[in-house]
Amino acid sequence: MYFFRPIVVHVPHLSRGLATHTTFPQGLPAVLHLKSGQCFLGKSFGASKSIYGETVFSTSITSYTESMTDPSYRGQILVFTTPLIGNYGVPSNVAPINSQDVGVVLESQGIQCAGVIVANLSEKFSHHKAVESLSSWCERHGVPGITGVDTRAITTLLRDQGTTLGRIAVGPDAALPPPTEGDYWDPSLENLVDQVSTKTPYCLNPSGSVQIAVLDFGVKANILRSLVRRDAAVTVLPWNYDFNAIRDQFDGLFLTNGPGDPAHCMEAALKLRRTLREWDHPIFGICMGHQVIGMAAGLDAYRMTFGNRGHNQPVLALASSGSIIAGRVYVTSQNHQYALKLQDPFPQGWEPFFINCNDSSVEGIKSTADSGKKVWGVQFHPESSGGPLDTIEMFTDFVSECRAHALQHPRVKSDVNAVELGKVLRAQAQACATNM
Ligand SMILES: NC(=O)CC[C@H](N)C(=O)O
Repeated sequence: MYFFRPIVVHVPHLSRGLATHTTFPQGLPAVLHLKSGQCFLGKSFGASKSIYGETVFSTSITSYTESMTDPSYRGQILVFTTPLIGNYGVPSNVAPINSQDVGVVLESQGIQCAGVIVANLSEKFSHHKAVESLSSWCERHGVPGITGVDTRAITTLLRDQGTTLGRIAVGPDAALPPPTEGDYWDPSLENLVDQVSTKTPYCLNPSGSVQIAVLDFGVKANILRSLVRRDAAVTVLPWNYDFNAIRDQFDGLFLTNGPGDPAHCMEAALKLRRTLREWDHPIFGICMGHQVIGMAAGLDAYRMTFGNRGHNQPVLALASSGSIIAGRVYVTSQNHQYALKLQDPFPQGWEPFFINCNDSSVEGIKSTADSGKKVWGVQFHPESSGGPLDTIEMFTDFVSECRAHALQHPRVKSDVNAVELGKVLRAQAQACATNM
């Protein structure tokens, strides 16, 4: 078949020595094995290391640096369908100390995905902010990549058979027989959220004019930036923090994106169920946060065949709310494997907010006007990074609602900020930049 380049053809070359192997003038040979039996041979870049992961594809044309540092890609082998990757290099990830920002330039302190697959790696890069190549960045972070493979063929395959477990085998490992089925590591069986969520609460912009708590399932930095830039004081809490014990100190609650199967976050959904029952403050969730809100509301989440990953996903608004107008289509950034089931009827007090124009999956839910609540969840990423900013004003809507609520219901003075003040993300990014 066209996507199958049997490794056995290449093994004799490998065993005769790489120097004579004209297919790999620069990198070591590397193979992507799929649990379904296919393999793709290319050359290695980044770390010379073999890994397992879940193979997914992204149709995004740009922003490989943002995607690769998005904690929601944890444990995944990311295949880019865009044929040329690396041409604008990688910027320094340490934000200036005096910035009003959240410490990192990219979406977290380091590369989160397990590996990357590209058709053509650009060894040369050109951008005024670039400090290194994609390959050297991957090498510093211990992340392997493969270039020189037909990423469109892999994508066609994944679209047909669904997201598939994979292995990147590099160098001598590339000459070994494929792994057996039992060797493959399935990241969805692990609680990845627990691995990426902050262990300690921390606060950003403590002098902000409205107090927002963020439950961190694996937050993308641009979510924090989007709140801080709207003058919110942001207190980031571990994903399973007992928010109900401290909720009176906040004007609103935000639930972030995060990696893996939302079933691992049921504990947070059950705590949120109580919050929803007893607290009428604004609540907003994105991606994993949206799925947790849905589960708290009584909806089920399911695993999609290949998910949606890219920056051009059209969603239709079914209801108007704040800056969102019913009947309009918004182009959105997405990165998810799971979705909420479209249930008929919807749980009382809830309604669908957005629907995906391509596959009709649920893209958002909201509390109904007569529920007395202000709760929204969206499957897509209004903060983009990368991708379009069509729905960025949802952050303005949320912070404005929190501010309006605070005027009517003054909260008790917050002392949670005393737990740990500081730019935790910047410290982590600095450690990453100097230690690796
Ligand atoms: N970006 C996200 O938050 C992803 C949510 C969840 N891990 C999913 O794949 O559906």
